[in-house]
Amino acid sequence: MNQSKEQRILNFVLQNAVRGDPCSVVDAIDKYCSQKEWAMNVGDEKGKILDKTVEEANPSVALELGTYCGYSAVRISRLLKAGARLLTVEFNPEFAAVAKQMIEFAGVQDKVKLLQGPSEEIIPQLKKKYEVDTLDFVFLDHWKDRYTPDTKLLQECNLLRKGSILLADNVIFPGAPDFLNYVRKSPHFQCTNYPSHLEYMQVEDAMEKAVFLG
Ligand SMILES: Cc1ncnc2c1ncn2[C@@H]1O[C@H](/C=C/CNC(=O)c2cc(-c3ccc(F)cc3)cc(O)c2O)[C@@H](O)[C@H]1O
Ligand SMILES: [Mg+2]
Repeated sequence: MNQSKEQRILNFVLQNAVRGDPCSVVDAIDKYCSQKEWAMNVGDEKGKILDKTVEEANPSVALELGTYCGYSAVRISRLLKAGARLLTVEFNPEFAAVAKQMIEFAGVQDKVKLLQGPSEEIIPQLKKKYEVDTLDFVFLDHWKDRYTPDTKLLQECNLLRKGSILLADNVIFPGAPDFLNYVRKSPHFQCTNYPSHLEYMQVEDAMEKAVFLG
């Protein structure tokens, strides 16, 4: 049975990155996906916006929706302070298996908890099952039509507090128009747009930061 693209990306990392060095894992994925096979990692240009937002949030508890191969889970967790943790949600078992190995090879498994299942099921479990009080940072990078329902669900589950920072990928391409509409119109969010480019391409894209106002 021939390999999937995600398994080829993982193999390239295992052969070209340094075990326990998250930056080398991020660089290896970017090298493979810009030179060999495109893949929907947030990439290095938008990754720098992600880095700055994570540093601004300096989260104790962070959530990621849409792990995929684990690129942004490794990228985020490398910036977390001692004792801080990232919960990342992925419902595709093949992608979750690749991401688990990616996270372990990068040496960030003590900071990252991969939760396998659909976000709409996992989010309501975060408080009781995963001992979350509130989330300091949320990275949205899963199916684009899930950004709005999941943002509303986070609010309903009282998982956001005054100052919680949401960052959404792809608000221009593939686009998340209903999400932009929702957060920009809501009195509960202060929004900032960060123009950028689609990973590994010259296509316009952007990220949207939405700070919860309580
Ligand atoms: C409700 C639920 N629960 C749990 N996991 C969930 C979930 N919904 C999705 N997932 C998971 O998350 C990832 C999906 C990511 C979706 N991302 C994109 O579609 C995407 C696409 C492009 C793109 C750009 C130009 C093109 F020509 C084609 C595609 C770029 C991107 O950056 C993207 O993020 C994937 O791993 C999926 O299993
Ligand atoms: Mg994306």
